[in-house]
Amino acid sequence: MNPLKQLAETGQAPWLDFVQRELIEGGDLAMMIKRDGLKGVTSNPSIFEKAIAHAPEYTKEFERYVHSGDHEPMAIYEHLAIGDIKAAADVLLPVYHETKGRDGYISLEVSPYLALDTEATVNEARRLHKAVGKPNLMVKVPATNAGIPAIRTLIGEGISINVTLLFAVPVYEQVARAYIEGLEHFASKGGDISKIGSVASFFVSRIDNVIDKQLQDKIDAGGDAAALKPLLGKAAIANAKVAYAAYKKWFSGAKWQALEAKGAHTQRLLWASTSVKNPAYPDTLYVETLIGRDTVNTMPPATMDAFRDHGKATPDAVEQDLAGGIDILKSLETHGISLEKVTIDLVADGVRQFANAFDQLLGAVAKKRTALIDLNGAEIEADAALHAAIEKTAKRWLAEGTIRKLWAGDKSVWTGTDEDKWLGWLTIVGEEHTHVATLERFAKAIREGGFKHVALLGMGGSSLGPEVLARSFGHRDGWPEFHMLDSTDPAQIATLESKLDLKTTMFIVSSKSGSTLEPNIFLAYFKARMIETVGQGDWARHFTAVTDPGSAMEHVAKHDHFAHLFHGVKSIGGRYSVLSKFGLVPAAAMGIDVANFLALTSHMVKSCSASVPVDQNPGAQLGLLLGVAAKEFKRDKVTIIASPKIADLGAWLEQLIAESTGKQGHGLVPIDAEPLGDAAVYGHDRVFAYLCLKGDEQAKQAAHVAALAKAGHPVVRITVNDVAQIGQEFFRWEMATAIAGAIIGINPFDQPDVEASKIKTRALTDAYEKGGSAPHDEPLFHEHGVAIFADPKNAAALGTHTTLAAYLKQHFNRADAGDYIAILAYIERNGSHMAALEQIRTHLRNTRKVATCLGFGPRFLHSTGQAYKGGPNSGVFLQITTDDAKDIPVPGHAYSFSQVKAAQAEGDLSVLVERDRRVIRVHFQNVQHGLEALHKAIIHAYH
Ligand SMILES: O=P(O)(O)OC[C@H]1O[C@](O)(CO)[C@@H](O)[C@@H]1O
Ligand SMILES: O=C[C@H](O)[C@H](O)COP(=O)(O)O
Repeated sequence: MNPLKQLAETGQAPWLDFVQRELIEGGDLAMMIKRDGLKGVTSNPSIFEKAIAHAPEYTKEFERYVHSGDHEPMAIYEHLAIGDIKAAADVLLPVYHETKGRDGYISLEVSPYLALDTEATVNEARRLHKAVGKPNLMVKVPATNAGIPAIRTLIGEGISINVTLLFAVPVYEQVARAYIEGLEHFASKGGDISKIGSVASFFVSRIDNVIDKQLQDKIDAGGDAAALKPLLGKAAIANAKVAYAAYKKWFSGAKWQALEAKGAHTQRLLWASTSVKNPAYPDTLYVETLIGRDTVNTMPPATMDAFRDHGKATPDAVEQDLAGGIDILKSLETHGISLEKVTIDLVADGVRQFANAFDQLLGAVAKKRTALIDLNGAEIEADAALHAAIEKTAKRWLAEGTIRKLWAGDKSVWTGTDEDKWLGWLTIVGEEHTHVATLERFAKAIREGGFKHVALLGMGGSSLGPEVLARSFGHRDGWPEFHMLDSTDPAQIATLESKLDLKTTMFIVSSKSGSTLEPNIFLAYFKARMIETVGQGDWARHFTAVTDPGSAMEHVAKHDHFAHLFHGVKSIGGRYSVLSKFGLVPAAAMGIDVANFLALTSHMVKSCSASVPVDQNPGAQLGLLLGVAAKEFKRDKVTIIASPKIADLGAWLEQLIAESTGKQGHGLVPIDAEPLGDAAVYGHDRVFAYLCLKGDEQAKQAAHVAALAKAGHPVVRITVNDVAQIGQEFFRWEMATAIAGAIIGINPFDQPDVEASKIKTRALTDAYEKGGSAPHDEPLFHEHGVAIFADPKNAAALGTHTTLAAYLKQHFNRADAGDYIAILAYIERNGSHMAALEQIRTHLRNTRKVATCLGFGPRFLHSTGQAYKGGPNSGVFLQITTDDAKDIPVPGHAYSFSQVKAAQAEGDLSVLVERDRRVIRVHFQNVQHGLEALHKAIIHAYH
């Protein structure tokens, strides 16, 4: 007779420690029930890893499921695993019925990531129980300190449990108690306890594996071989014998009989880990020796085959020589081997092993998923040292589950301040999906309302994202033209106004806080202009507000009956807000298909999700590169090279990176729109990010990037498959920045140093309001309408010279390797000014061989300004101010736009000085002449 079948006569149920789709669908499982008397099946994360990651039969369903909607890897795994579990449960159901709920179970393990969290384990077990929805499911819960109370709770709710990772008899006793207490609880609520099944999975071979090694080490070290050798391969079985004796004690006596009378089943011991790990042992060792009444042995296929082939079913084998078993365990202690320590370590090790298997499984699922979806690609090229350092951090992050912690809102990922309150951006894409209809209605109203222009008034995070969308998607036929104002420069305001036909313009005033000075005074100005144009009764029809709930801007919009009012989400900071209404409202007004945009963006969100291990997680990969390169290799200048059609991403990235990381003397300095140069002009302080839109490739850029990589600079090449997938980059970089911030050790969600210059600016504008005037400083030097100003310390560092060129040379010579030069220009941001400053910047870069930045004030104050003031003190700054040819009054205030701009420049400068920055100011009487004179002087200084 088939020895497996004989097990039934001994009172032991053979279960199969294996699941795979083919086994179920191909009929083998049903056949084994018949042929072998198989009575149940167990699975674990390693088993599913082997199945889903490697077996071909999952491919079809995998593809079908991925194409049926956007699912993150955890959901895909669960879909496939639960599919198998349900199918196996159906095959086993007749056994369940025949044995009256004693056997016929299939087990599914809760996520090993939750093994140390009671509440999460309980919730997960409930969820799986419900998702599978079969009476013969056993949810596997580990016998960790956190798991045991979960077991009691779950049994108390009538959920069948397979207790896994059991190694120690004292722990088993706690488990048995938890089971009995759970039953009592369920019975006290009127539950039918006969419907509850439970097994306590005692792991066998793993114990011998560890103890044998310790014994062998002692033998090898010259220990008493005669006494030690006979103990090899004995510990696990001895331990199991003691456990079985404990089982008999727990499930007898009056207390138990009372439960039994209500139909309770004993919680049988299930021998798990029964494949021999040492090939020198008989392959049926952990089956033959452990046969006992009311037990289960779950065998992997090879062990089952071996037992079927040549196993001997000796009844009650496990009860033989209990005293001998106890002696073996005592002997081990005498020889200094602590079974207690071994079993404690094995639990921790078991959790880790299953977590590793889960990581591998989810990694494999993520990889397969990526191949099936439209996801922008990224490739990192770095030298061996940087690579190794990234790997090391990645391993630590994986082992500590840091990505999961990040998604769970654990602020200890960063500085433990209040980062948990600023994580709304993680889930906003899914949430906004549910608001698409509102956005579509808004788009319709804009289109059908006859609006030909949409002008966004806002700063930093409220404006840079919409600008990227407008420039990258381009003007869409039949939709309004998009404009944006983020400057107090009067010429800039006039230029914008000259492009608008106010009668057909919709203004979108965007401010999360609602209290930012600029959008408020832009609103004051254009409201007045609109009233002049369309009259008091009609002006508000031309205004839409996007602001956080409860802000002063919301109050204004409601009070003045703006045409539309949209809310941001308070837990999302400005620079992380582009995928919320702050980006989506302007996007809808421009005619962008918001639903499609969000759907494509969602691919990246899910690719960066908690269930995607670091090595497959695009946000983590980029974040680790940026963080590790800066922290360990002083490569803190993130140089952005973008193909022309998506070039504006650079300005958005600047704010995200600089404002998020540049603080407390640390951080990344973004370098955007710096003209390309030979590899020789770059120092060793850079990381290059090359973002290229498919079809927009430029041979020159590609060759340049290849040369940089060849020269040993770290390069990340990102391919944006289609402009509609630009949202994927928003999310990838948000995640990467948050992760880089964690590595650098700062809070990536605050901007402590922006406020400092706002306070100074406010003091100056308040002085104007009270009828005061600007403070008057004496220049150090002036020449041809260009004057130089510096505070005493910077002035002393410059010395005295006779030409503008000499002053500038002295100043810029202060920039050494690893430093950067930033030009901060409070002038109109237009093509000719940008070109002029670009030439100056390039010349400085080529001659000083340092990274260069260019910011227009006050725009950069809400962006890179944070890093300049709060980041590393490696900047050498040139502030540019100018007399404005024409000024514009701010309605309702005593000051003008020009005065506001001057106050902003002054406030900025004094904070830079306060922070001991190397900074001077040049002031132009006339901007055009001034730029020319500056250019000449720089050329002269460095020829
Ligand atoms: O949307 P708000 O509140 O007007 O803020 C605009 C910008 O100002 C800042 O708060 C910095 O000044 C940025 O973080 C933000 O994007
Ligand atoms: O429930 C079954 C266990 O997860 C399995 O038997 C563990 O076996 P292993 O120690 O061979 O991994």
